[in-house]
Amino acid sequence: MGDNGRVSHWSAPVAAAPVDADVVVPGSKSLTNRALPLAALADGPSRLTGTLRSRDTDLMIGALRSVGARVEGPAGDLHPDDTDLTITPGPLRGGDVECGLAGTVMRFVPPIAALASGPSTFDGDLAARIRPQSTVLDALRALGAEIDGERLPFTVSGTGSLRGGRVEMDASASSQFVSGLLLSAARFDEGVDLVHVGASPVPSGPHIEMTLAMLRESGVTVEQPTPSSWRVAPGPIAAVDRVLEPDLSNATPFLAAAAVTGGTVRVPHWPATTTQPGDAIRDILRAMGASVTLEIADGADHGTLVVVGPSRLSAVHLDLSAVGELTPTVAALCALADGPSRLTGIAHLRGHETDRLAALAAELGAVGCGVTELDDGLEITPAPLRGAPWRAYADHRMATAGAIVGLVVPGVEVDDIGCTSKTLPGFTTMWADMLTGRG
Ligand SMILES: O=C(O)C1=C[C@@H](OP(=O)(O)O)[C@@H](O)[C@H](O)C1
Ligand SMILES: C=C(OP(=O)(O)O)C(=O)O
Repeated sequence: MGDNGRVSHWSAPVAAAPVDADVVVPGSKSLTNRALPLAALADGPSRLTGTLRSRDTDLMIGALRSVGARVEGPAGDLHPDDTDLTITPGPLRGGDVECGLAGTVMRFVPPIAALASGPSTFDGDLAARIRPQSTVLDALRALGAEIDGERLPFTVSGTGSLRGGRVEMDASASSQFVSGLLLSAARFDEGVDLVHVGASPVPSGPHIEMTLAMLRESGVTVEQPTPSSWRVAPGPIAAVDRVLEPDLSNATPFLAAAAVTGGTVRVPHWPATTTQPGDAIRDILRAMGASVTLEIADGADHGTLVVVGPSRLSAVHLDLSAVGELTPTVAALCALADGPSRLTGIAHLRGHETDRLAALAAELGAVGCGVTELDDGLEITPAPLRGAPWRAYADHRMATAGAIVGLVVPGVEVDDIGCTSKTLPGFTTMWADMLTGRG
């Protein structure tokens, strides 16, 4: 099911010709859902430009309003299309937090609620109730918070402050446990001294780098004494006006469209340097045989990424642990490559919006591809593909993976394209525009 119980069936369009399109991608989910809580905890009002408006980011806005922040568009009230926002912090009070299926809301907001003066209740989609959650709640308890529950639904009984200090956690299931604590930690009495103690490293390293970089922009002192420990000093979080980059992970299905049709897709405003994991798609597409160029003026901080697809995609062996978010796009590409591919380092995808390893194995299998689920990834053996129903499991990236396959395989029927609203509400229009060259 998509958001609000809405399910929308979609026959994935086949590309009648190689795509040739410019695709403007809205703001980054991960940047937006860090900028918003940092602004709500800051020492004054902040302005965000290029904010993503989608289910996940609107849930973050709702959560922060519920615990006391003011979030306004240019005209004062907030309209669904407003992307230039002003966030004014207020005294933190308890509220009702709806998390939907957003990992960032589930993991980033409880530490804020622990700082509020009053209880906050958290709930979300049924699928969110089985996503890993207790790590961040246990860490908050160890830092002095009172919390009732282990997973959604749960209640954080804020008392107006949190002691903070040293805490150990096993964050091998999600980098968001680390990011969530670090984002609020400057407001804990003693800051935080956080150590990851799991058997496997924390996944999604670029997302932690993103957290550290944004904290530093906000004037917070944060150190990383070892690869798996972080220290945030107590102190104010400065209000910062930010211009948010486009969501590079959301750009990947469109770039993949160029790759699988032998066409060309150009994405403007591609940052010259970024902490977004989606930037890794450049190397991945190159390894698969595409031509990838970042056209950028001397000294400019962004340019246009141009991807031109090859006549046949090459198979790849990739460790995606740092960029697991890209797996559904990459798996769809691998299903159309010239030989077997292996994607590893992504056991933690079993706790994403759905168990993405099982979901990709099932849906790629249903269209005729050979897929073996590994302990920590997928082995994908291409075969002639045929149309079939494609289940999205309420997962935006499963839905877009179906769209990629459907470009070259007639009859791919995605059961719930509406779930793309999690991070890209305009997906079907953007996809249609790309196919008609109007993108
Ligand atoms: O902090 C973030 O914004 C994210 C971190 C990653 O989570 P995991 O470390 O759980 O994979 C990523 O997959 C998710 O889409 C967004
Ligand atoms: C894993 C993802 O989302 P979330 O932020 O809900 O964890 C994702 O967008 O790929």
